[in-house]
Amino acid sequence: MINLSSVNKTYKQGSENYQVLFDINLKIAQGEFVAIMGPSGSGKSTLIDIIGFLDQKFEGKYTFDNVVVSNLNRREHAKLRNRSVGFVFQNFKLINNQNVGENVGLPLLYSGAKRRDIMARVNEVLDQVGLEGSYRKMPKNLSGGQQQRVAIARAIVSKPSFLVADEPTGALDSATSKEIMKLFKELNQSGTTVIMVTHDEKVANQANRLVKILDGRIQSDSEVEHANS
Ligand SMILES: Nc1ncnc2c1ncn2[C@@H]1O[C@H](COP(=O)(O)OP(=O)(O)OP(=O)(O)O)[C@@H](O)[C@H]1O
Repeated sequence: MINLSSVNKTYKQGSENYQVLFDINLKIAQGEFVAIMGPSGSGKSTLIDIIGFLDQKFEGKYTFDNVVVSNLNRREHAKLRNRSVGFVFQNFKLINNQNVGENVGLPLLYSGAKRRDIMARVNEVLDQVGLEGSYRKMPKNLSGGQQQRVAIARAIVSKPSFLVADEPTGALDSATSKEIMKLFKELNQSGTTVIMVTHDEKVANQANRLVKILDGRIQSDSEVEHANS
């Protein structure tokens, strides 16, 4: 599904060039659960911005399904993003003056779906993330873990091809992190591809594959062994 080949990324700062990613070769198949780990500044966000079609300015080749992403114009690139990726962030990024249902339904509203269809689909995904009956609640009245569930519901509402989650448990206590990771695992087991950036080894070890980044390079890429318990 995702195939990055010899990808390099350089930021221009004034007259200086500053290379952040070096020769990235990475294939991710549909259904995988991949954790991307590395120290601060190693290039994780830069990499997932490219993978998630947020950043098109890179060298090398990115093929998604059979589309050469690097050849798309800006509009086609944005269209591919809206159709294919769901994003989950550390700080949830909910709209505080809209209720839970409106937040979750927003991507469907943007894509022109009918109000009645939106409501039905929103209730379906709220059930899926364990927030049944929460349509009319306001985000500020929910716990951090519940707000992240709302954000996950919003990320999956359009049935994207894959989820990109940037430190999704970074703002949560350890018990709540566990619950959120359980939800990601369930989503993955029901077929959603998950690509997750994390600093936390415990979180990374829940994935099925661990890609370690150091100084803009892939340092290791291996399957995660899960102890039988
Ligand atoms: N827009 C930008 N312009 C210039 N340099 C940038 C820009 N964005 C990121 N960088 C630099 O690129 C490097 C990699 O940043 P990136 O955010 O990808 O790292 P990260 O591994 O995600 O870090 P963190 O874990 O702290 O989020 C850093 O040195 C950062 O300062």
